[in-house]
Amino acid sequence: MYAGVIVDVKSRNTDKIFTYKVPEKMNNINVGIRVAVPFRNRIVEGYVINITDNTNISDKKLKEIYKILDDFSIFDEKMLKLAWWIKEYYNCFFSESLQCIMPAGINQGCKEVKKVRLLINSIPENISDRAPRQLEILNYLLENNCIDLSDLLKNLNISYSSVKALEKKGYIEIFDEEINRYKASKFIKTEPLKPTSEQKQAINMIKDSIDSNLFNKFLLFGVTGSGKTEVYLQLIERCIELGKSSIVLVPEISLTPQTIERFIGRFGNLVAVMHSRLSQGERFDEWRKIKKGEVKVVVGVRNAIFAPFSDLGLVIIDEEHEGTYKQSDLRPKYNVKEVAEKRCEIENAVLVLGSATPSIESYYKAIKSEYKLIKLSERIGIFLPEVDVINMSDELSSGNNSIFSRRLYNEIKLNLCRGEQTILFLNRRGFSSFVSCRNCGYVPKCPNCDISLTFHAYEKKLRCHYCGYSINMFEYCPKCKSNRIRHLGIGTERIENDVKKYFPESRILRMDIDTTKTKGSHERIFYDFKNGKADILIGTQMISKGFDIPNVTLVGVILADVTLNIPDFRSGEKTFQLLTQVAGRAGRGEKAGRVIIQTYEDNNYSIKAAKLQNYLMFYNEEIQYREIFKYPPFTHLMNIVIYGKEKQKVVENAAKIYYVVKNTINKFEVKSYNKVLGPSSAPLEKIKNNYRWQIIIKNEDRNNLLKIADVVDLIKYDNDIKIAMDIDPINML
Ligand SMILES: Nc1ncnc2c1ncn2[C@@H]1O[C@H](COP(=O)(O)OP(=O)(O)OP(=O)(O)O)[C@@H](O)[C@H]1O
Ligand SMILES: [Zn+2]
Ligand SMILES: [Zn+2]
Repeated sequence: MYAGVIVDVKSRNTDKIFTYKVPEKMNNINVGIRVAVPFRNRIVEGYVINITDNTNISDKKLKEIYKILDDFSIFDEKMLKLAWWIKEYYNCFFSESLQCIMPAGINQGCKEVKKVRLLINSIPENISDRAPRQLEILNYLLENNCIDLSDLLKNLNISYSSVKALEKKGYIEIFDEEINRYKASKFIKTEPLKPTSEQKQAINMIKDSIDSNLFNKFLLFGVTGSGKTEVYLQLIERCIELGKSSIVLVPEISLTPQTIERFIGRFGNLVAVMHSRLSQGERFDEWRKIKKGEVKVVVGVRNAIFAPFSDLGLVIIDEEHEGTYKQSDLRPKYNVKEVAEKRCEIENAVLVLGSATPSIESYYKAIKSEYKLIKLSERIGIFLPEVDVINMSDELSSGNNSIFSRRLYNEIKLNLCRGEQTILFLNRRGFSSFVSCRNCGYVPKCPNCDISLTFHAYEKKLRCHYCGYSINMFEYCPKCKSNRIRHLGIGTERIENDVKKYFPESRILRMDIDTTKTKGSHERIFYDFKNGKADILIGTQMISKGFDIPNVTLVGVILADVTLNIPDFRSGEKTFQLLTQVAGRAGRGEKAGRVIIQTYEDNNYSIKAAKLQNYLMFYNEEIQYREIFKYPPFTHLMNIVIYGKEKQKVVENAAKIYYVVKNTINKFEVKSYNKVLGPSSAPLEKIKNNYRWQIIIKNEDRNNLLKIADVVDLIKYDNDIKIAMDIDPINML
């Protein structure tokens, strides 16, 4: 007997099936079993992907499998098919795509997970020179705060002794993981609600496909508060009746105790939850439960799509427009919407994408009948809030220099008097700023790409991060000749400062990356605000979702332009989605809600549509613009990032790749629309001492991009140069 094995060695020339002899005593071996095999003078881990009786390789050349590692198989033929597809579609190694379906923590067995926690707030001064490893650990923990010991050892490639040394000094603590709080708490059982007629229609349509085992795809387009979750719950219930399993995907920030309660409240211990706060051991336990068929529903983030159900009936992707559904940081750079679609196809399951603000791509597919479109247009029990847009250049010309318009100022005052709560939102993200004219609101944009130019202080230039176009920074506005040019760099901290100044009597909370570093701080701020311990909550996009607080009657968007002008062709879409989501936080109780959006660009269609909370109005504008500038869904993009420590080398290698890419495209027989932009410095030009340049390729045919990726993979680069390719990127920074 012979086994085809994929070895866990990530390189191009080991990315193939190796054949091994199966020793007599291992005749219970199967597809999906994890094995240890001899490979180039060492023992490596591998995965069996086929078993045969014959091979045309001579027996003498073949080595024997060394050991079977688990007493169960990790994947079945269907999952294997999915892994194949991921490998091909995202141009990754087979071992990488198999890694996706591998349960986390498999090497640890169950339970007994050691964690490491930081006990200090900053790096002690006496540590730096003598112990670089210890310093590295402390820095890492400053960023991550509390993580699995095994992850720490693996990620930093360090020894246990350096961790132990830090514990002795009292800087960190090694402890046993507490039990998962979601499991620990009790939930009140809920019963299905009587569906509204809209909900009933949606449920019936989708149920038909579930009942008849048909692979079908639905886009559930339902305004905020229209009862999408209740639709999901009743569909899952149907699956359970039929003996089928369901997967529900939610974005990380929506996976709050409130969300989890809704699923566990209905289905109790038939539900498993998968989120990043679980320890490796706990994740493995959940995986085993799913594998054994003890649960029927998985609620989780992106990678829950790989839950090892053998009887999958339904996949739900809530808030389908969220960027976190794409794995942008790790290989394979998969989009879980596509993976889910493939998995449903393989398993004859039903896919439901839900959103109040569908992504342009998904809505386009719905219009082209690739998805069946189902609408829920009525809110249940509450009204949409009233939205007003304030033009900030009018404020300025009336002599108001503050970050609050007179209107917003008055409304905040009013809320403080009435004892009602206010949310102030600003999506300030940490990268180099764009400039705008304070007088007329003019923001310089690239004539080729129609995205805003980014200011580079050291060369005093404004650059396009797609194509490299640049102009000199100006002193006077090219449009109105005013000299009041400003750099938009205000953040949430500045707002907190100003709120204190203008409203000294108010109690303030702030929620952003800086205030939520420690474990549990996110929940603490949320519950403090919910329980009325503050009047004003200031925050970034973290507060745009899942906040259902009846006493919040006012939402102020400090400056919508921040999102509007990030250098990304999706900035208009992101702005509309964010504004609609934050607006949805106001007036969820009995009292009506008001939303005030401050901007210099009150004529922008994203803002106009957000004011009217009219998705279709936004979509109809945006889709035209996508077509004219040839952006998705009309083309596919590929982002190639070239990075390394030496700027000169990065630039040279980027030029080399550009040349090869151009040549490859010229050789394509069938000509489709294509464009190669760059090489130019990436919007985040330098990360961790690496200079980053990028080339963006647009093509109508995704297969062409795969071909280009193959060619780029073969180029010989200078030693310290690295390449990261992303097809259909969501994040282009
Ligand atoms: N058929 C129904 N009868 C009565 N109340 C309902 C019904 N369906 C949903 N609700 C209630 O309406 C509220 C909004 O529903 P739900 O949270 O499911 O909406 P949603 O579309 O998922 O909202 P969002 O997109 O804002 O998260 C909830 O409090 C829910 O309990
Ligand atoms: Zn450009
Ligand atoms: Zn101007």
